[in-house]
Amino acid sequence: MDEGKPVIAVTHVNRAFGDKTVLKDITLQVNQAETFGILGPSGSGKTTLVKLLTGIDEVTSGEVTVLGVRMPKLAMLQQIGYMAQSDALYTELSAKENLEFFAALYGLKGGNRTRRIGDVMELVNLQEHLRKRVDQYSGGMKRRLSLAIALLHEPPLLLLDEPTVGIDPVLRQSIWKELKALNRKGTTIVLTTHVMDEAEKCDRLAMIRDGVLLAADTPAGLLQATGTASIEEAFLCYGGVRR
Ligand SMILES: Nc1ncnc2c1ncn2[C@@H]1O[C@H](COP(=O)(O)OP(=O)(O)OP(=O)(O)O)[C@@H](O)[C@H]1O
Repeated sequence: MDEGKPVIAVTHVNRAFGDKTVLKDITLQVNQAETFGILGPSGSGKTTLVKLLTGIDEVTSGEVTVLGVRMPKLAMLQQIGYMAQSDALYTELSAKENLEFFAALYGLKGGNRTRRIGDVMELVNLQEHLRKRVDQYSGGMKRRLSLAIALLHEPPLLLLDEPTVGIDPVLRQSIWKELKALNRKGTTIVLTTHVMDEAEKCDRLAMIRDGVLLAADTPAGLLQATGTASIEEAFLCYGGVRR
């Protein structure tokens, strides 16, 4: 892709369900190798926005492009690692069978498939549970397996909807370390979060409330704009004052 061209461009996007508009005139861009966080209260439209980026859902008006391609476009799933908020796993199958299913979907074959499955399971610290059926996994283990699946095909873009919910702080830290390492290799990461110390780790943050983009800036920029000392206070400031 062209140097300097955004990986994601969202332009004047509206999304309505019936007569309810849940995303209102959203315009934002995400650059290559950024970690871009989407922050907002429950029901503000974060998941709806992420689904538009994946191509699972379609805008009512406006335009979303990913890597220069107008969404939705099925072929783009090869370029995207998506971790949904509710785990999309086959619970009656083992973790290995789930991984093999998705690996086949992404066209990973032979030794490369085996290597990637080993790598991603190690990353989320589930190597010892590879052959266990997913219905015997805890909630946190299922989140970790979902993240492993999103990383399988080494996509240039990761879209992660609350990736670390239900994951303990030690593992959360190691996952963040890995996400940052992927960033350094050029992977672009968009994630939604409610965890403030995670928000601070993002290169830029979008603050969304009632489907309106209130601000998109670096954590430092948001603190400066709101005159606050922490992202939590900035978030409350944006949440409490209608602009
Ligand atoms: N398919 C749908 N049909 C009707 N309304 C929907 C649909 N999907 C989402 N909504 C509504 O859109 C609004 C935004 O929902 P969304 O899931 O995007 O919020 P969110 O910010 O991700 O919330 P949370 O943090 O709780 O996950 C909510 O009011 C929700 O009820």
